[in-house]
Amino acid sequence: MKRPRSALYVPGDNLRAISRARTLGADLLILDLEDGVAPEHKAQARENICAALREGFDCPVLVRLNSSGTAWEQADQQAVLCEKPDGLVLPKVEEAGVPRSMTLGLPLWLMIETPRGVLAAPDLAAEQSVAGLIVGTNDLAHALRTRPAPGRMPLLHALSAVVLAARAHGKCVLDAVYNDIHDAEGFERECVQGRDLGFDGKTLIHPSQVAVAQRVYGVSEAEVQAARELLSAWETGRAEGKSLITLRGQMVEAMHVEEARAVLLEAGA
Ligand SMILES: CC(C)(COP(=O)(O)OP(=O)(O)OC[C@H]1O[C@@H](n2cnc3c(N)ncnc32)[C@H](O)[C@@H]1OP(=O)(O)O)[C@@H](O)C(=O)NCCC(=O)NCCSC(=O)C[C@H](O)C(=O)O
Ligand SMILES: [Mg+2]
Repeated sequence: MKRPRSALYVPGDNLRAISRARTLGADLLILDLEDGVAPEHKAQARENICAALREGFDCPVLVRLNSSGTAWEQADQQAVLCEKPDGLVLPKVEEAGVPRSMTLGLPLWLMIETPRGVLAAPDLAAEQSVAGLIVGTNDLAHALRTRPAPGRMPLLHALSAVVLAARAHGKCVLDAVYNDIHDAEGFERECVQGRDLGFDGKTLIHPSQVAVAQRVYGVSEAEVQAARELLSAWETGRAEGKSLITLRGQMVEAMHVEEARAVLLEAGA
């Protein structure tokens, strides 16, 4: 699966949203059976998700199950066995050694959203069946008893710890959701911050958030131009026998060249 810049949660009990999700151009959909679905709607949500998976999607689709040990565990697993999604999202994971029965042989995306989960993130990211980590800051902030603060200051340590764990094991890592669907500016600011922190993409809750996440986490034309310029300067420098070069006063080393090549590759340039 390509690095998802945007991953939209879609409540499994909301048929309208499931239908709408097909049209939004998100890189990844997460059909939800967990916190986005009230207990009395879980059975209907499982049925809807089965039917939607049978119909198929144009983009990769994950299903978020209820936690291991809940009353819904067995029924959730049966539901995703009927028509397998591209992976499973397991919420509130806290220790390595995810039970084999939970994996169903599918790639796993583990939600890091408790203090113990953050501390276990390096071991969780190391597991072979794990494709990615997803931060859940609603649960995490609740468990940590932090208060909302500008720039997510109280959560920065945890956010970076999760990125560090994912990167150490070559796994994908997605930032948490932004709850205020009417605050477009705040949302974009948080996307930029997440990208600066090293996240691959952002999880989303509303259609209005898709395009912004795609843009902020995507490769811009300016980045393509800068990458081309850097590669050209590097090749000239190397031809002149230099081990490293400067470009606009900035030192350029081999890893910057690697980054520039990755930018062009991702942009298909
Ligand atoms: C947040 C919402 C409840 C807002 O709903 P609503 O007021 O109905 O939104 P709109 O009227 O603006 O909707 C316009 C149309 O867009 C469709 N829609 C809305 N949301 C989605 C979506 N997520 N995916 C697909 N389509 C969506 C509506 O159906 C309208 O369509 P139409 O009628 O055809 O015009 C709502 O957006 C929502 O439920 N969002 C998802 C919430 C969710 O999934 N929450 C759980 C996951 S986040 C989480 O758990 C965090 C994590 O675990 C943590 O701990 O942090
Ligand atoms: Mg959560």
